[in-house]
Amino acid sequence: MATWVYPFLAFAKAFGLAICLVLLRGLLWLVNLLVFAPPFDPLGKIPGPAGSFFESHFEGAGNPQESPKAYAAWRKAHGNTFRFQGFGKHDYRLMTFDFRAIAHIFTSTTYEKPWQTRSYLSRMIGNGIFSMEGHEHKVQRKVISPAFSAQAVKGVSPIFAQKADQLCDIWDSQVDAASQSQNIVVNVAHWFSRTTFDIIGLSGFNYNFDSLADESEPIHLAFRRMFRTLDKGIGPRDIVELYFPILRTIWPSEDGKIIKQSLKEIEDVGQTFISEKKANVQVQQGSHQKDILSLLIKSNLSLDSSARLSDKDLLDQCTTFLLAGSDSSSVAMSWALHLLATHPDIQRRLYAEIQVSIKASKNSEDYDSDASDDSGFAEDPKFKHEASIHSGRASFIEAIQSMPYLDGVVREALRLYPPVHSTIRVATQDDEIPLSEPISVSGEFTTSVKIRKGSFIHIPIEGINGCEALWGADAQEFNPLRWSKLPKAVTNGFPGLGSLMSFGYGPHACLGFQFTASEIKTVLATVVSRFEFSPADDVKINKYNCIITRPFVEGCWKDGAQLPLKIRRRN
Ligand code: HEM
Repeated sequence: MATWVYPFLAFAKAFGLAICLVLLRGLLWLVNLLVFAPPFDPLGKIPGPAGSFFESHFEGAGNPQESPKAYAAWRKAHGNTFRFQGFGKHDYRLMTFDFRAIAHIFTSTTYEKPWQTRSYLSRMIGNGIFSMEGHEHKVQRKVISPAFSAQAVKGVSPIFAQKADQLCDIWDSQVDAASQSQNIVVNVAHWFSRTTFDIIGLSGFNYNFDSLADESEPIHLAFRRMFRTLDKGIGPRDIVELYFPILRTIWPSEDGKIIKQSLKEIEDVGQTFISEKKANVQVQQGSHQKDILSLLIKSNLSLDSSARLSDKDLLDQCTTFLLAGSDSSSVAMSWALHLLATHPDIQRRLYAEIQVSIKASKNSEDYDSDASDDSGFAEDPKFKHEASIHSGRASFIEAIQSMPYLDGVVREALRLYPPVHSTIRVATQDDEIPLSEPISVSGEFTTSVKIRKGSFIHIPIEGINGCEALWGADAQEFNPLRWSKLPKAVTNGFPGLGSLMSFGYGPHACLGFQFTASEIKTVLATVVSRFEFSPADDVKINKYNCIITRPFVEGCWKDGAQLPLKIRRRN
């Protein structure tokens, strides 16, 4: 053999050996995962639904069309805390409806959002606070929180009403155009998506996208294109990409290209906002500005320079607010209107409450005619939308926040149709979770569950919101009056914001809670004051969950999220 061949042979041998070692390591990992580790998993000992070796219970745990039935069956058979199978018997996961356990999981530093969830989210909305854990999360939360205070929300609330009025004017003109009929059908999911996008544009960045008026508004279209890719659900390719993110660069999928391009368009506009706001805040000219980004920049500048967020961090927060903030609110409004349309008696009662409030506000206008809007937005030339609100309207907007029946309607809608169906945490070390109700482990009762590092825990947000043991036998019914006297089981240490699981709990609980509550109330009160809503003929609405639980028309899956409702102008 020629001598020059030897180095090649040696290289081929070394390469072959390296491949064998990698394969062997993979094989050992797999055998350990499937055979050796499961018997030592303490979750294997606690009761839960039966399943074959590779059977998965994800469908029952995460599909909102299936989960109410599955949760009821699992709780009946195993109690409030049980295990279920993720990808198979080797992947036991914990699900709990036990308040003590939930409070522990949400507040202990042992539990984090799994890196898989954070990586999946950050691909869509950047590395904002949603994807952060530990010290970085704490720092970001400290800087962001002042921008969501009650006072900050009050400052931006006139915008909610302006955009709701604009939406109603558009529907009004559509009713006028359809001269033959008093009823028209509108896809409220489509219109609320535009409304909340414009609201977050103005309240978040003092910028009017005006996607309500301009259906071709490029940033809203980029945002919709990106979220449309989500409707396809998480497929095998998404899972492979999570573990091998390099694939996204060397062999990007069509959806991957859409997401990347859309995010770039959104980030470009976000970067412009940051540069403008920073310049404003730094020269003190913009110190009166009340948009979230200006408050965030002010809060950031008030910190020691070593503790401040970088411009890239600020940009990631912009995409987070724009995408996460507007989408969840619009979905919540759509579900609330779906419930009102399917419960005409409740809609009538809500309308009556609104009428009383409007009358009272009109009376106040008589002696309050000089009152003006003090939101601070009118003074900025870039604020393109009409900002002034007449005094009667201003006092109505204020009254909206304290209407008890409206409050019950909104809470009840968020209870029955929480936009976030469930959330997952992973144990970063071995732990023992305390329970308020004992469970049987190997025939003995215990008041805690042992959990090993790496185990996943599912918090069934929708399940807890609709649990009969907490809310009573009518838990699945839409009953706004229940909020005037909550059952003891709910008032006793419920681990959620506003006695709901819908906004999470603990250090990761929703920062936009007050913002979105005020926004949903204002938009609902406005549209119900001007239109009557009823279900569209021959349409069945289904739920689909991928990050957010959206409405779909049965049989029209390909058309994306839709909620068609009949609207009729009120006299
Ligand atoms: C109906 C509307 C909304 C719902 C149902 C909702 C729900 C939630 C939930 C469940 C979480 C916690 C997730 C977890 O722990 O796994 C969360 C976090 C968060 N939400 Fe909301 N949200 C809504 C609206 C908003 C709005 C309008 C904003 C901002 C404009 C916002 C900003 C945030 C932020 C920044 C976090 C992350 C907090 C952290 O990790 O520290 N949300 N939201």
